[in-house]
Amino acid sequence: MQVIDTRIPDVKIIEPKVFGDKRGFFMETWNQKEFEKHVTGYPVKFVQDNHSKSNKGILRGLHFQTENTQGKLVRVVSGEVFDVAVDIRIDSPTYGEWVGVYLSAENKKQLWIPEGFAHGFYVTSNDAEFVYKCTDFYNPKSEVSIAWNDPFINIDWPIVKSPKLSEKDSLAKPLKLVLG
Ligand SMILES: Cc1cn([C@H]2C[C@H](O)[C@@H](COP(=O)(O)OP(=O)(O)O[C@H]3O[C@@H](C)C(=O)[C@@H](O)[C@H]3O)O2)c(=O)[nH]c1=O
Repeated sequence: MQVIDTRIPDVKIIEPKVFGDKRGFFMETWNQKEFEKHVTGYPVKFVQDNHSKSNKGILRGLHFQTENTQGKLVRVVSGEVFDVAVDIRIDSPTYGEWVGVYLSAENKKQLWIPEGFAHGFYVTSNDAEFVYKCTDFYNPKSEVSIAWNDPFINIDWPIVKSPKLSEKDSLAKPLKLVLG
């Protein structure tokens, strides 16, 4: 696998080694030893795997849990999304900065988003299936939505018209109102 740095040092793009042959392809999507050696440099324990499907124009996010903060290893198995991680670690030199990457079934890229980041994605293909591993459990009581269009964060989403949002996400507030 190849690990690519982003403008936020702790957020990494991972390009798995893909073995193509006449049957199709094979790739490792998670290898703890390689991941800890080349991506995090510290031990990681994933405890929950998630899978969602969304139609074109849907935006999920920006989500964060104030307790049970989750690191996420995300990828797309059908279609394409524009995936975004926002650094909301208050004492971080890159606080409020974001990284955006196209993830697709075709490019097979993964994004490692450590604890302390808000996460969201926008579906750019007809539909997209999104799968991810999490380092802590879902905790709806501590989940917060940060507005996808918060001008302070100023994400350059590849959005032609208004995205389709869940009710929860349509009520989301800017980062500074959510976390103070
Ligand atoms: C996230 C999650 C949701 N659910 C349930 C709650 C709800 O009834 C239904 C849909 O939940 P949501 O609307 O929150 O799903 P969704 O908008 O897809 O939430 C996800 O968004 C992306 C961007 C993330 O980063 C994830 O961590 C997660 O927050 O699924 C679980 O049971 N476990 C979970 O881990």
